[in-house]
Amino acid sequence: MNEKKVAIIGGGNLGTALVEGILHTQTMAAENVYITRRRTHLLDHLKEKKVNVLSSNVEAVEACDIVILAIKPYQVIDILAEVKGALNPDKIVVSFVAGVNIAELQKAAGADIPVFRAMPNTAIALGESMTCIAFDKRWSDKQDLVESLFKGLGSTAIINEELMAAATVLGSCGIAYALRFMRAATQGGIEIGFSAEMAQFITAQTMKGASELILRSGHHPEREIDKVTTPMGITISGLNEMEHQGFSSSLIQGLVASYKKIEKKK
Ligand SMILES: NC(=O)C1=CN([C@@H]2O[C@H](COP(=O)(O)OP(=O)(O)OC[C@H]3O[C@@H](n4cnc5c(N)ncnc54)[C@H](O)[C@@H]3O)[C@@H](O)[C@H]2O)C=CC1
Ligand SMILES: O=C(O)[C@@H]1CCC=N1
Repeated sequence: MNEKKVAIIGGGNLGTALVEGILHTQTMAAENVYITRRRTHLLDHLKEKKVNVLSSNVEAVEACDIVILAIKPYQVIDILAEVKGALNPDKIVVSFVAGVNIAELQKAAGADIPVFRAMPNTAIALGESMTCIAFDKRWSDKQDLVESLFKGLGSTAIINEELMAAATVLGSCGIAYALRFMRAATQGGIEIGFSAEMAQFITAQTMKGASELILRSGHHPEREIDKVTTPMGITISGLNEMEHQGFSSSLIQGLVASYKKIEKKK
């Protein structure tokens, strides 16, 4: 990525998280990063770090090799039409937009423009994203470049486009689901005696530890759970009560509801 310049169209939650991640991980120099938003003063904190903050999408696209679309789904086709004149086959368009498929993006960008979809999550701000990437095999020669950007910002997986909606739910919405677990566990922790701060700290570090146990071993979660559940012990009583109350079922139903929402938008 050393020589490349990246334009992020849409400096909102995910666009700014990406820039923060690039700076945090030093994946790229700030001078090579461009970000746009209509009210540019809201990105002054990035400008102070030498990131190029612009209100013109066309200027940002003209200046850069990789164009990342981080605007709302209903805006993406109009914005591609706006910047189309500044695109050429040496540039790559990468869309973060949920629920808008490659065929629609390709049509709006032009048939000769390399188009990718990437679905990160907001942990990209810390270089800890899970980013799923999909593309038409016509653009395989650009895969390494696109992947190298996101590999510097967490883990990546190349998937078929048909799984992009599922990736959005599991990986991107997943941050919110996990944090709801964290909030609920923290509230429980307060009820059984901890201050809010201490309950949150204990919960967050415990979730981090649980994730690492699985990521590093590849074990099924239940194998690690078995190590915690002493027979006739405390953990199993709690787990079974959670299941009586529909814990796993409610999580799965929530995931499916999010998935149906994306499918309905298509
Ligand atoms: N927030 C998340 O965790 C994730 C979001 N996504 C996708 O990323 C996209 C952006 O999501 P968020 O950042 O959450 O939305 P957001 O609403 O926070 O960001 C969109 C930004 O675009 C700016 N904008 C609006 N019109 C513009 C224009 N004409 N030119 C330049 N910028 C303009 C807005 O001011 C706003 O800051 C969406 O399509 C969403 O589906 C995908 C994965 C995760
Ligand atoms: O909620 C949304 O629509 C976006 C897509 C994935 C995360 N946030």
